[in-house]
Amino acid sequence: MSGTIPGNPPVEIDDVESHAVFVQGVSVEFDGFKALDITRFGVHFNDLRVVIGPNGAGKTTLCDVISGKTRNKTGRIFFHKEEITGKADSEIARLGVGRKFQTPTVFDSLTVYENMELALPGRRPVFKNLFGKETSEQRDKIITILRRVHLIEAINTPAKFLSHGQRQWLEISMLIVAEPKLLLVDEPAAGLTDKETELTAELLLELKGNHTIIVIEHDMEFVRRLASKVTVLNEGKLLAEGTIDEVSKNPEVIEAYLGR
Ligand SMILES: Nc1ncnc2c1ncn2[C@@H]1O[C@H](COP(=O)(O)OP(=O)(O)OP(=O)(O)O)[C@@H](O)[C@H]1O
Repeated sequence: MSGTIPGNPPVEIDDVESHAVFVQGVSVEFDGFKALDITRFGVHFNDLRVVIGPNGAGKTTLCDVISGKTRNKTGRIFFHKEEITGKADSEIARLGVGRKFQTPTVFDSLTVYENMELALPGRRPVFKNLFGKETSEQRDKIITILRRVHLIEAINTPAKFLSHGQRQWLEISMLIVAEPKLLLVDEPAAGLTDKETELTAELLLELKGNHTIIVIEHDMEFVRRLASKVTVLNEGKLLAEGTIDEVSKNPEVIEAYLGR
C-alpha cells in the first residue's frame, strides 16, 4: 500500500509497513543540547541491526527513545505498524519491546530456573508468584531456552555462581521467555572472554528470525561475527549504513572515530 500517514512529519505507509521499527525526524534534547537527530532509521522484521559510533554518538539515546525511556522532542516512532510516539515505556514493553542493559540484572540468590520463572510474562511485579506453579508448557519453554543458551547444566545453580558470560545469557533468556518482538541489547560482549563472545554472537544470530534485534556494540570483532547491517551514529546523527567492511572504509566514519 502506498501513501502517507498524516502528521508531523508525514510518514510513508510503505516505510511503516515494511519495518518492525521505523523512526523518522526524531530529535532528543537535553537542556538544549541535541543528543539525537535522526532523519530516517528502520529495521526490517526479524532482522538484526548493529548500531556503532564513538562515545556520546547517541546510540543509547536511540534505544531509549524507541523503548519510551526518553521522550523525543520532534519526529515519530512506529513499532509493528503502530505509532508509539509519546507512549509510556510500560506500554511499549507490553507491545513487545524488550531491553537488555549492559549490566546483568538477575537475582543473585535465585537459581537460573527461578530467575526464568520470575521473567515469565506477568510474573515479575508479583514476587509471591514465584512460589506459584508455572504450567508445563511454560516449564518446557524455559528448558528449551536454557538448552539453547547452554545453561541447562546450571539450571539449579544460584545466579551468583555464574560466570559473567552465563549471566549475560541468563538475562537474554529472561528477556526472550516473555517473547518480545524487538530486543534492544546494549553491549552484550563487554567483559566477555573470546569463547563467551563467540557464543553470544551465535545466540543472537539464532534469535534473529524469531525476533527483531538491535545491538549496540563497541567490540568490532564481535560486530564482524554478527555479519549484519551496521548503522553508524556520530554526534546524534546517522552517519552511514552498510556492512562492517563498507562502513569501516567510509572516510566520514574513519574521521568520526579518529577525530576524537
Ligand atoms: N540524561 C541525560 N542528560 C544529559 N545529557 C545526556 C543524557 N543522556 C545522554 N546525554 C548526552 O547525550 C549524548 C548521547 O549520549 P548516548 O548515551 O546516547 O551516547 P552513546 O553513543 O550511547 O555513548 P556511549 O558509547 O558512551 O555509551 C552524549 O553527549 C551524552 O552526554
